[in-house]
Amino acid sequence: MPKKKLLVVEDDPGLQKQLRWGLDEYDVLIAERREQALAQLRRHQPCVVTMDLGLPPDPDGASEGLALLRDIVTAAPETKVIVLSGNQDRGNVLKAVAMGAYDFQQKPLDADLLRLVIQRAFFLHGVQQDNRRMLQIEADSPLSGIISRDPGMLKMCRSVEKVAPSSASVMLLGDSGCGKELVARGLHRLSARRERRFVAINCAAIPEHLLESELFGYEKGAFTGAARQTLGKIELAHGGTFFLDEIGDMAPPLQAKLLRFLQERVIERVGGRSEIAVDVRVVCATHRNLKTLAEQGQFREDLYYRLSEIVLAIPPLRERVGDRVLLAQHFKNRFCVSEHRQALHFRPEALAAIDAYTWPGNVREMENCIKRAVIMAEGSQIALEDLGLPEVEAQAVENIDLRQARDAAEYKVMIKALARVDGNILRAAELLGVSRPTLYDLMSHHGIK
Ligand SMILES: Nc1ncnc2c1ncn2[C@@H]1O[C@H](COP(=O)(O)OP(=O)(O)OP(=O)(O)O)[C@@H](O)[C@H]1O
Repeated sequence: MPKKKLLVVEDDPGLQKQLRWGLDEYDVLIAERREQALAQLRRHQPCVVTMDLGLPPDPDGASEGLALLRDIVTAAPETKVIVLSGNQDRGNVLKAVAMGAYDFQQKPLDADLLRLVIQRAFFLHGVQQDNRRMLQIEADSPLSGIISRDPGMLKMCRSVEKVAPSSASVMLLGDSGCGKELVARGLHRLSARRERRFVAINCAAIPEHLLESELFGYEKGAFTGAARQTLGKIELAHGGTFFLDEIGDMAPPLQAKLLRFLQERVIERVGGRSEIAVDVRVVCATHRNLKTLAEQGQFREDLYYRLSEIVLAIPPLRERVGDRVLLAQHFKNRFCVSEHRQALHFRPEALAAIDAYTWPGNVREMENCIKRAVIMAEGSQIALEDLGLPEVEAQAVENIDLRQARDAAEYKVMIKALARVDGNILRAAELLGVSRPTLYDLMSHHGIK
């Protein structure tokens, strides 16, 4: 992990040396004058700046320092500027704080206090960056509530937008916890049925003998305990969207009844005699391979074709490039609010572990993991132990074509780096250990915009 950059604007060589030595956990950049400081700011984009107000050509006044502060606040308002001032500068310090300086320290400097203030400034900057990035991603979110920057997911979301206004039955394929219900809700929200109900049922969670009455409803006296007429979920979804989760777990007799509904668009309540017309858009989901089940005779082929007019596959989290860190930040921000915790941020080892883990339980596992971490974290940081992740497994190397493997790895690591630094080319190049022009070349080679 490269050191964080700290810009020190100071014309006194003795103080320059003192700060450089005292703050060696940072990559300290030194500038003596305003133009030099602005050049360093543009080039290195440090998150935190310490500055003396008395800079040449006005070392005894504050005009240069205040002008520099104004320039920094305009050019990079998120930068945290800490003003280092002499005792007699009180008026100018107040002016600086009013102009947007983050904090001030009086000379002679107390090294421990200054280190603490700088640490807080970096921390606050990190939290604000995270929040800004999340707000931007949520605003850019392809479907509301779906957080992703992975090309495969974005493609899937575009398909959802195209399919949503149609009347086609949609089948969502994807591993458990990868967001099938979220996508189904997205389909509903983007359809003309959005004002009506979205009703979901999980076929695997309801015992077989109860599923029929849950789906189709029942008349009073239809069976022992049927004290009054009860509408089924399909009927409740009239005018809206009906979402059948884990459809692969439905027993054959019910499959036949569901097929009849899809063909005729009428239902009969259990114990009832009349047919009731119901208008719903059917979306179903499964983590099982229905086509294989159909071939093996465990799932009706005719039902399979009725349900799968459009099939959308949702990639598992392990295949989404850059999404792990992104989703972790999203859930962290969300749970900090819901658990009434002050803003937390991830320690670098925690983020690296999140990125390396394969998340077999997909987004749901990540959601639970981050909730736990937010609850367990002590202080202002989420440590590796707070995540409670199993030891990160070594990844199996599948590709033995060296050029292809190299290309794929290059692409993956670039997307990850860009996602980590919110698309900032300079910082991504630093993370990757290449120059900016090289990164531009690589991006154009891989078609990354
Ligand atoms: N891309 C995403 N962005 C934000 N939150 C997500 C995303 N994908 C899933 N989630 C959240 O993860 C959790 C699990 O998602 P969901 O219930 O939609 O998965 P599922 O595939 O339907 O799961 P199952 O197969 O177990 O029914 C939900 O809380 C959902 O809001």
